[in-house]
Amino acid sequence: MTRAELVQLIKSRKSYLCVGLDTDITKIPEHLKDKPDGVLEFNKAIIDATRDLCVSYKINTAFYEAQGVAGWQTMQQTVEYIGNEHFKIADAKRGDIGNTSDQYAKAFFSALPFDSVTVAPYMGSDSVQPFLKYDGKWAIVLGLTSNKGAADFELQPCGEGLLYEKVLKTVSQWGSDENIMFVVGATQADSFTAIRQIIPGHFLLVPGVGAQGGSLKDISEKAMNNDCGLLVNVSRDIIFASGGADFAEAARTKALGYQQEMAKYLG
Ligand SMILES: O=C(O)c1cc(=O)[nH]c(=O)n1[C@@H]1O[C@H](COP(=O)(O)O)[C@@H](O)[C@H]1O
Repeated sequence: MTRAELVQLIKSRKSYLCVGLDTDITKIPEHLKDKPDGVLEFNKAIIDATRDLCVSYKINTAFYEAQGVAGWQTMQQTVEYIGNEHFKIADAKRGDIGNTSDQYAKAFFSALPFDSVTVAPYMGSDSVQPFLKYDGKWAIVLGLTSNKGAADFELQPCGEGLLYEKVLKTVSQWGSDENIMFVVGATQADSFTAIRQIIPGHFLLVPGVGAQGGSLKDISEKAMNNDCGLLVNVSRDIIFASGGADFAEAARTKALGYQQEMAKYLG
């Protein structure tokens, strides 16, 4: 999906919501646990209930890989079920020497129909470049993450700024705002203004709203750009809004709340 197509979706749905399919098999409702593929049924119901309210789905591959071959099949069926009207993110946090990253890119962009993959920048340019060779596909590179451990490396001094600032400055030179996005945690609101000074035009994938306590209002006020430039991910707060048979309705109610707030910020 191109940037222009993504921006058009945001405008038409009045939403920059990304629903995170972090489908923990132990948390799906009891009546689905006995089904041959309860996770797939759960995902389909969540997708059906939220399609018109979001512009993106993020599949965190860990929750699928943990189930072995069956989980990988569930992931494939889920991403195919989403279709082509949403920006599909494989949250796999990959990145390796060039010829290995080539294979990761093939896995998510050719074998599976994802639009983007989350990538760790630690190994440098040759580890990220393979994800930039596909038209209409994106590398979403970790910038300043939402977790406590962001302080261990990302927020450490490096040259004239902080390490994550160096990452944003350097990685943005490897491609363009048509094929690179950056991950910035919603819990890092104090840094949004500084981040927008370094990368005013790039899209940001912002996780950490909901279960991690980040504020949609703060992000939207401080980091939205002319094209919106934001995909705000919410996983647990939407998909596990209810643990009962009404889980899909409860997910829709939550997603609707986020979408209506987003429509306000989009103006
Ligand atoms: O790359 C990510 O998506 C990510 C980066 C980050 O800094 N923090 C973060 O929480 N995430 C992911 O975003 C999702 C957040 O989930 P919830 O906290 O349940 O909304 C999970 O899939 C995390 O792996």
